[in-house]
Amino acid sequence: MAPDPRVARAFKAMKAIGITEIKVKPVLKKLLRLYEKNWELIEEENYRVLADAIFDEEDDAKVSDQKKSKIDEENYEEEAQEEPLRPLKRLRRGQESRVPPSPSNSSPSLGGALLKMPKVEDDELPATSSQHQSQDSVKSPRLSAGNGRGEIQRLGNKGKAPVSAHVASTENRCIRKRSSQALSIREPAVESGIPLLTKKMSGTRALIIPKDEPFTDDMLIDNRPQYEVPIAVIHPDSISNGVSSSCNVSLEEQVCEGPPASSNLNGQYRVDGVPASSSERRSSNELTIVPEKNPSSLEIASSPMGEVKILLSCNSDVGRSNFHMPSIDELRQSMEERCLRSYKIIDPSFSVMNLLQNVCECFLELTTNSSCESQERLGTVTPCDLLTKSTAPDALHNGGSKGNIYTCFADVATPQVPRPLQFLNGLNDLVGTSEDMVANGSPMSDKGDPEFSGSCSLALVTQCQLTPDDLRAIHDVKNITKGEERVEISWVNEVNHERLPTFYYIAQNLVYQNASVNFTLSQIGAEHCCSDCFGNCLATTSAIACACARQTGKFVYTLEGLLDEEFLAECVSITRDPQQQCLLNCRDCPLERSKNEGILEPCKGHLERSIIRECWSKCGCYKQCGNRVVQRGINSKLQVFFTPEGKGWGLRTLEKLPKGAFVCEFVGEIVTTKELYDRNTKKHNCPVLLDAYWVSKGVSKEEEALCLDATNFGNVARFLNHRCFDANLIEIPVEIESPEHHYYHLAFFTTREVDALEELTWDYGVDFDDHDQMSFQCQCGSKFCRNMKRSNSKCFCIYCYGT
Ligand SMILES: C[S@@+](CC[C@H](N)C(=O)[O-])C[C@H]1O[C@@H](n2cnc3c(N)ncnc32)[C@H](O)[C@@H]1O
Repeated sequence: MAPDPRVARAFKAMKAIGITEIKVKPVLKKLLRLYEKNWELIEEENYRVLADAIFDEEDDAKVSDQKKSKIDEENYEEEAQEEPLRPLKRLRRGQESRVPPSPSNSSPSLGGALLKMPKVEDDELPATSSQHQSQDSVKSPRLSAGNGRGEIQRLGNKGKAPVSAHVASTENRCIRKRSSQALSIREPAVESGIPLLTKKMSGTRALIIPKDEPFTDDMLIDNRPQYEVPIAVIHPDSISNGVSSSCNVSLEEQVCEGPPASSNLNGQYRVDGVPASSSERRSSNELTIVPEKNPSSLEIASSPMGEVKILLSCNSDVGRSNFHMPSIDELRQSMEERCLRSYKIIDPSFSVMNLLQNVCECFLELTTNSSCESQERLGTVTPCDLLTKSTAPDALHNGGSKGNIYTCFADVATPQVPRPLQFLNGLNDLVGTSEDMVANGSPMSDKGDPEFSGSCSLALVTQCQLTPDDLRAIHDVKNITKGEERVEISWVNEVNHERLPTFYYIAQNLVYQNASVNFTLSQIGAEHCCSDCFGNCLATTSAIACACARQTGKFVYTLEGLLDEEFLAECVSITRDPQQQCLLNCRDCPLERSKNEGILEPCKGHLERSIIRECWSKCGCYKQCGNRVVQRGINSKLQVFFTPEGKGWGLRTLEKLPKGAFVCEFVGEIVTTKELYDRNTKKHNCPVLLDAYWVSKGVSKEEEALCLDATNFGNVARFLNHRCFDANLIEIPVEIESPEHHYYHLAFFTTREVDALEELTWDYGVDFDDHDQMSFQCQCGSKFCRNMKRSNSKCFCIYCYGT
């Protein structure tokens, strides 16, 4: 029978390169079986597949049967574990000339030596030995039984061509070696249609890495001069942060040009630093992540455009491993070394800290110069504030070892006119910085954009100069309450550079020393609490039934938590209407006693007041009971601000308040009247006398004549300014925990609806005719101002008390 013309042509082609028919025939048979008689695949590229298969057969034959069978056995075991299939072909050194590449079909990456991968079954290809790969292996792309047109393709289900076990072990060695040098290497992604090798490699046959040759960083870097990524370290943590997709450390940039081949989870190292299995690695083609002792990392990368990126990241998660947490000095030194090495900076005195410092100083200088003139012209504080530096420039030249804090607040979106540079001196200036920041950008500000829009500031603060007071002051800007209240209360100064006076914020009165204030449960008898009540007294109990309401004859709060209109009107009337005011005189006035140091003067009279009694812990109702308003604390949005009328600091509401709303309590140190006078009263501007019961109870014990002094310890009420007659707040005594009438709370309620941003005021009851007493010129602005009219109305404040 005449031979098949295609067979004849195959014999002829092989003969042309010196291979006899005898050798061709069995191999051709195998290939036909493998390719399912797809002649085109065999014929392509001048029968290259056939030629290579024959060479493989020859190679295998040279190996002794005994040795071969032993090695084969081992490799089969290994491969069986790692990969079900092996690649059919790899390029062999010195044999390329025997199979001239077909120009039309050659791969740009392999210089025409690309081979196709037929379907491979282990039993059909025993001759493809791994020992050949070990000696002459080429890290070959996976081959495809596809079109074979020089494209690298993944094989179909039956013809998959994973990287050989040998290649995997080579990679393992490389990774191990590189681990010690903290350099990450990315394996090229093997994707359909993506050339694998670098441009530099095109034109060469392939990258050949002998099995036992050490794989060093130098080798890799030498092979890739066109990429300017000198140093990069990526740590396991950076994977989880998504940093690993960076191309900084890739040594095969053609992969980087495209999107990452896989997610971080498929990286070659697991997050725990354990090398992933070879199959995991091959499927990921992602960065190799190298665990290092130091959890912090420095990345330096440059682009061909000359851009340089320096990323220093410190991992504080030291508890997770035994990582050594570097000091700032260590990191600085490391950065400097790397900069010197990578960027060939010759100056041995080069310092990263100096570099950063210079940048900061340049910024300061430039901004200062450009802003001085405009500032003088404007003569006002602009929303763009501020540039401050805590120390003279010399103080910055400490090499960073003292731990400078460089803080930059910048919003370039809004064009602003910066203020001149200020040099801070200690706490005051520092607080001023905070103040200005708030004044010019606080969300609470009523002047500008509430979203900190005007901020364009740089604050340089030397950490070693910060005292606890400094830190507190900075912290207080947004919330002076230190978390003592349910709400935050900020402060702002849009008028000048005065800072909030230093004081301790307390939300509850505190006994200073001698004041007799006992909250013991045993003191509070059943008659003073509503133990039979349940839930919300206002909703479930009549005022008569609730012991706490019995005193007033009714509940003074509404279900909405506001003061009962009638009760409020009564309180306002007693305070404002001289006709309604009832002054009661004590026989032995504790105040007069304290004032005159034993020389008793006649009591000048105390105002009779209405009192609120709230339910408390010994009552059967809940904390949410409607008869517990003051004890639940401040619930409105308030802000301390600097008043423009010359009253100093004041308090305002940031939201509309309804009439009869509780605003705040006057909180301070509970001191006896004697203690207060011993403190030199005139210097204190925030005392309140708790005298509501003096007449009726005949207070005579010195330790029971109490005042509240908010000068050093107080709450937000210490900023409430005085307004003659028509103040929008009224103070009402409130009994909560103690039935002992010499101590009670003093709570402020709105006398009318108050608009947002309106200042909150109360009538101190001051008599401005008495120059001996309260010594301020009233700036309340009320048309009923007593200071202006020099009215004869009496003042009942602690200073002048009815004189
Ligand atoms: C309880 S403090 C109020 C907070 C005070 N403005 C501050 O800056 O700390 C009382 C002091 O505020 C000032 N003040 C209060 N009301 C004022 C008013 N109507 N006019 C002028 N000064 C006032 C007086 O100096 C007074 O001694």
